[in-house]
Amino acid sequence: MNILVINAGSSSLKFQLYDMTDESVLAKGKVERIGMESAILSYEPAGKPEVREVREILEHTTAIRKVLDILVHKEFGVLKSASEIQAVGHRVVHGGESFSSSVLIGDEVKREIRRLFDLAPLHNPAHMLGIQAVEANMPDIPQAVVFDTAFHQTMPPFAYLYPIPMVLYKKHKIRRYGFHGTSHAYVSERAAAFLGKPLKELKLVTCHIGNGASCAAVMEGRSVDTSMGLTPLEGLMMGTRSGDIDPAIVPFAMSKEDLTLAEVNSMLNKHSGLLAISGLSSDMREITEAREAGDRNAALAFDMYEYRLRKFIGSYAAAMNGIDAIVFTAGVGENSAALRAAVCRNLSFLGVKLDDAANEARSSEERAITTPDSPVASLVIPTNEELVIARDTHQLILNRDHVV
Ligand SMILES: Nc1ncnc2c1ncn2[C@@H]1O[C@H](COP(=O)(O)OP(=O)(O)O)[C@@H](O)[C@H]1O
Ligand SMILES: CC(=O)OP(=O)(O)O
Ligand SMILES: [Mg+2]
Repeated sequence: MNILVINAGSSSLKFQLYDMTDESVLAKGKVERIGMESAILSYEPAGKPEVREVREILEHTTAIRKVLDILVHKEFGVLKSASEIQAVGHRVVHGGESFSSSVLIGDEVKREIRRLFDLAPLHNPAHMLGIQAVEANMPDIPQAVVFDTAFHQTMPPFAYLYPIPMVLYKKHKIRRYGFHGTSHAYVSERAAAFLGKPLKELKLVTCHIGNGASCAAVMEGRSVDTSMGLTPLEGLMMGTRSGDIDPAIVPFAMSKEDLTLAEVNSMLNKHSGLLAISGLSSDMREITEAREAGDRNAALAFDMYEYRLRKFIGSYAAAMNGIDAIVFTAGVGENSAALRAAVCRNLSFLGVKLDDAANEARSSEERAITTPDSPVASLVIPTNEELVIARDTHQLILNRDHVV
């Protein structure tokens, strides 16, 4: 069975085409700058060079059509016809309290994703555009959705409730949901396999640090706490998002700087984090280079990012009354040896013994970066959210009674 996995953003659409007979990736790519005259389609058929096209792509329906066109292209295509795709799986960031597992799309699921637009205004509307774009181009294909929030539905109420009036939870469902759950679940399973222990016996802190960043306390294979909250703004310092701040800063800054709600929202989501402190970039690669070249603001941004992450790891060790391993994943976690080293060196009190050579080694393999006798292991596990989405979609298609 061939499954197309889609992660639709407001102006981008990432895709991977899987052959589920051996879980191989036939092709992958992305469309960026949707809505512009010079949108970019990048496409990598397996084992062949990347193809890039710059062209006008004004909305998601056209983006999907271009993706389908290139998948069946005479020269670059990997399929003879789009009918060789049997199902589509979508990443959906917010599933609220309704979904603790993946589902096939029906009217009820679409209504629920729409109902959650308010809680994930940057993500859910874009996912809906992706779903509708597939419906427009492939009217009869079954589609599944895999929620970022699903894995965290096991958190106990004392972890997911905020200490604010209960009416806000009862009326508006204001609570911690947590995100990146597909990734936290995947790397937890891989970590257990790597350590050769059942997931049921492990206490893990998984750190998904990419553009968005969150960590999770995973005990006996279940998420018991996570750093993102009602929205993907809470918790760790990120590329452009602030993470935790004193909530009183919001009304205070609004009155002092004469900001509207939309402006303060945009400030915290798009103009904060590494970008705000470094004054340079939201990208950890550029921060690290500038820091090494002696840039003080970049060094401060790096130190704040590391310090805030390390405090979360410490608090989750307390939340679970111990910890067996820390897992680093996503763009920063998989690639920044400098960040991992700073975190691990300062966690020696917990029993983390960094192996510098292993940490510095360039590799895209799953690996330990602590010494074999380290009481707490630190692992680098490349995430693969798309594979999980493809697997869930495949399973749902095989037992098709889940349409709601
Ligand atoms: N070699 C590297 N060193 C440090 N950071 C890196 C490196 N490669 C990628 N990154 C970081 O990873 C981030 C992207 O992470 P990724 O998980 O791919 O994000 P997303 O999937 O949310 O778009 C970049 O912004 C950059 O900061
Ligand atoms: C939920 C979230 O923050 O997602 P991303 O990292 O893709 O922005
Ligand atoms: Mg990501």
